[in-house]
Amino acid sequence: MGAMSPTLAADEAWPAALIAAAEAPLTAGTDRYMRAAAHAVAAAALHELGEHRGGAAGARVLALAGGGHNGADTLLAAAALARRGCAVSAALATDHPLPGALHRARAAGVRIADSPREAVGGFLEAGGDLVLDGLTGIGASGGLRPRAAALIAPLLDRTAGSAAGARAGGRPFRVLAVDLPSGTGVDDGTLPGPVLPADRTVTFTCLKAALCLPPACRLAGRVEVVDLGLPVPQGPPIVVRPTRSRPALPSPGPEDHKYTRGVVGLWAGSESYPGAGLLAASGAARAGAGMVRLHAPRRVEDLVLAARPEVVPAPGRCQAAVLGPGTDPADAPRAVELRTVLSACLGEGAALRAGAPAVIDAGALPLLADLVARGGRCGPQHLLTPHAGEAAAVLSALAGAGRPDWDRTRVESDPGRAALRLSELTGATVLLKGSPTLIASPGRPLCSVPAGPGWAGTAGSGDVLAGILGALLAGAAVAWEEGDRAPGAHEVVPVAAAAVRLHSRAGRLASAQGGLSAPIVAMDIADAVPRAWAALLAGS
Ligand SMILES: NC(=O)C1=CN([C@@H]2O[C@H](COP(=O)(O)OP(=O)(O)OC[C@H]3O[C@@H](n4cnc5c(N)ncnc54)[C@H](O)[C@@H]3O)[C@@H](O)[C@H]2O)[C@@H](O)CC1
Ligand SMILES: Nc1ncnc2c1ncn2[C@@H]1O[C@H](COP(=O)(O)OP(=O)(O)O)[C@@H](O)[C@H]1O
Repeated sequence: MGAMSPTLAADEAWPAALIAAAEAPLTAGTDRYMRAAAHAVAAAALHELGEHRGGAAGARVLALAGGGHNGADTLLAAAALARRGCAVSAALATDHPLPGALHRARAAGVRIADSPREAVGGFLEAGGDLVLDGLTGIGASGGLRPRAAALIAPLLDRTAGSAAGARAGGRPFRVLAVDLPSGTGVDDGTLPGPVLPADRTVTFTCLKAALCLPPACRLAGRVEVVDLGLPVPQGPPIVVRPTRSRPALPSPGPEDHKYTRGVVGLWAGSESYPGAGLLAASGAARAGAGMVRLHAPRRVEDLVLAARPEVVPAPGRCQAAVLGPGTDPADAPRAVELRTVLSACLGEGAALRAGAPAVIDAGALPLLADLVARGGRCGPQHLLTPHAGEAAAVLSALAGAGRPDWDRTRVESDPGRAALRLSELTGATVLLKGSPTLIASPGRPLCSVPAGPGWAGTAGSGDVLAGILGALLAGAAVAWEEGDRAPGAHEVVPVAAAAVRLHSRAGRLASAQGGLSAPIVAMDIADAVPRAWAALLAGS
């Protein structure tokens, strides 16, 4: 182990097996790291208790502990809290807790319950303040076993929502998860069984996939990654979550003009959904497109030009196409037009530069399966932007009749897998919308980008995102064209991630009202993009 090996990766997750293998040479035969982990958990617990009830003295704490090191961390944290004056009970889900940790907890005054289930009941009856969830950590597989599940069941009953859709908040106690909420799919973010939603998670060394991939990550609360001095695994992560790095946003200089900034060709809007044309055009214009060329029915053109006179309703060269926001799949001539442009982007026609970058959204997505079945293949510069229902429809269409099906529920319960599969089948970069939004590209780690507030999930919000994506892709494509080359996934994913971050931040800024969050409409998001741009550039 070199002296310079990193010991903290706050934006990246590796598989549990690699994390365990990287730690093993250092953790064997010492409890030093467990004590450091417990110290961090206790500090976070004290912070939660301070927020929840103004202090730790006399607070009622329930420690749920399993038989692994995660349970041992939790028992040691329980001991630290008992020493700070908390009334701490421990409910064990095992007959074999790590003996050293159990002994230290008992010695510090932690009550080890003879009947763990009664201890949980007693905590609830007494109006307990804080639960430490240390049932399982990265050593777990599958859903919680019955003994552990029985301990969280009464606590779940006091948590808003159904077991699968349960959310922290609105309950009389706080939950602090140790390393990850027990029962989550450690490496895939699925929910194989019940999980107690956490208000906060203290995790060690690096993120875990369960903390970045939905649906599990929505049950983690605020996530804090703590440096224990243990090495980060080597090799590529499985998930990256870009939140701190400054995104790659262009900054035009004196030599730039509208063509060097990138022209977006926009095929959006229809008689049925005219507003989508305006929202996508606004997203593109606000996100710095040098020019937006609109291809749309007359009604849409009129609407767009009345609000955005800078949009050009004439054909011409463009660096990136945005296809499908608000287009009507039932409009046959329009479908032919979209198919022609899409084929050109996939390298089969002359309407657009072969292999040109494209955002393939909404009404353009149903055209894809047929093109792929005829031998068409996307590249990483082709961005599919489905929501869960659209992803299910495209996956099913690609699988063909009579093959195992994806439906919306399956995509929502394992969106990481769905995005990767769609990317494998098409060769495209897949941006699966939702909170968080996932970006999958062949041969790359999944990228998980936090979405804006729930208010950003409003009609037309995705149209604005498609426009933003088009502008950033067109800007980047100027350099790719100059080099006469198709970009690699490693170049496209950061552009897509930057667009999602802009959209999320714009949604957050637009909905912020005096420290609280209020309803917004999609155009508010487009209007807030310049402020979001400045905030991201400033690194705030
Ligand atoms: N090794 C060390 O010194 C360190 C370990 N750390 C902690 O240790 C954890 C990993 O420890 P372990 O490898 O012991 O693994 P865990 O503590 O995650 O889990 C293994 C235990 O859980 C049980 N288990 C597995 N699947 C289960 C399920 N579905 N339902 C109920 N119980 C289940 C196993 O029988 C075993 O008792 C990390 O998550 C982290 O919290 C950290 O403290 C860093 C230092
Ligand atoms: N709960 C949520 N929190 C934050 N953003 C969300 C949420 N739900 C959806 N979004 C975002 O809102 C947008 C909705 O896009 P989409 O479903 O295509 O809607 P539309 O077709 O009406 O534009 C996406 O960017 C998505 O990530």
